[in-house]
Amino acid sequence: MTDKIYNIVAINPGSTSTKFGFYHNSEKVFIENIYHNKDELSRFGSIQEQLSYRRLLVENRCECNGVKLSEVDAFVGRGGGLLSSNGGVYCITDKIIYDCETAASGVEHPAQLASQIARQLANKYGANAYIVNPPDTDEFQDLARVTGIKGVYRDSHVHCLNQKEVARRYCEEKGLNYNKCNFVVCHLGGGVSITAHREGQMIDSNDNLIGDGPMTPLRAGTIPATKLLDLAFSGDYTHEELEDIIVRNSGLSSHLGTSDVKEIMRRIEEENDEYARLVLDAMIYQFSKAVGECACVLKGKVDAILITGGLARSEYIVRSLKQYVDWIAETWVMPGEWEIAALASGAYQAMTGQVPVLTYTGVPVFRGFRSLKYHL
Ligand SMILES: Nc1ncnc2c1ncn2[C@@H]1O[C@H](COP(=O)(O)OP(=O)(O)OP(=O)(O)O)[C@@H](O)[C@H]1O
Ligand SMILES: CCCC(=O)O
Repeated sequence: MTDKIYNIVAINPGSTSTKFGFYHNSEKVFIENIYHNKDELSRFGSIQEQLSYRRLLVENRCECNGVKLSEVDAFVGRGGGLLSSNGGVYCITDKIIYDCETAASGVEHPAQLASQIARQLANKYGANAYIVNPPDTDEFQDLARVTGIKGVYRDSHVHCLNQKEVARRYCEEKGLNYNKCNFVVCHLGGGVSITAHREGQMIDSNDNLIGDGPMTPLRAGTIPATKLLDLAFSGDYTHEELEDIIVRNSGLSSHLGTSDVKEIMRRIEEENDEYARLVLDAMIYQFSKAVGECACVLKGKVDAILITGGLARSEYIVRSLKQYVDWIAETWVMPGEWEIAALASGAYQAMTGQVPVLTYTGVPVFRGFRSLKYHL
């Protein structure tokens, strides 16, 4: 390792904000979160059309904060829009840019702008360009993919960047090797992914984006299939409306009219709101069932249960969840999300040779089971 200090700009565009951070090696210099109101973004016809706007924002705000862009060693973005790939640090190639521009994953999300912004800035200022553990990461074992209907498979939609960073930090603190440990990592935020990590691979998880697993402050989680069919064919909803409910407008918000857990706790504590308590407790109960599933997937060999995300700031949620699961393994709580730090740290580790720099192939990691003997 050298004494060189690497200057790193990490970029994470979200639905309502563009977050970016400036790092020396993996030490934060600053993080800035630029909020976009609806009107600001609604003048763009598509997410892709927001590219120049968001890139200029990052560039200008970096300069305003005193970052000498010509001295930046790496621009690193979150990724997104890609075909499924293994976790890790990837150099941003033309293939990545093409797949992001065309949202090859089939899901349009502002995250797909991250690699494009990173690459444009890296080209302009002569730096490296990376993405780290993109949301398109798929490390599922085959067993996790099969459903009860042939041809319908489960996909990996995990808060991979944050989950792997939390696991990495736990290992750093305890002197462990992530690739030799088993964890259940619970990302508890507006969306929830509860994931079995086996020796460095995220082998199974719920898929909250398609209505699978626990309900969340905003999402439905698993709904009994034929009851969902009844809703779908009731004539009361279009396909888009029902999808919007499942992914963005259900969970705590459906029951209680708010997804704000602090407000829900206020109702419980100050107004003795019994229904609010029932619904909040049910959500935590569902989290615990998902942890139990992961523990079984790991055959009981769980080194720790790591709890992160905005909901991990709630003492009530953490305490209640621990009561269900702490017989399985030690629990470790790291509230909030660590995505910008994870990006910077990934770029730093790549530039210092601590992790390999991977090349995105554009060949999805899962292509069905046709190659298996006796598959009809
Ligand atoms: N201090 C707190 N106490 C209780 N609940 C909190 C606290 N801070 C945040 N939350 C709750 O955490 C949830 C939001 O979590 P988070 O900010 O991780 O979500 P997000 O970033 O919007 O979504 P995602 O995590 O899926 O990317 C909300 O329900 C919010 O009320
Ligand atoms: C990759 C993000 C997963 C989610 O939002 O549920």
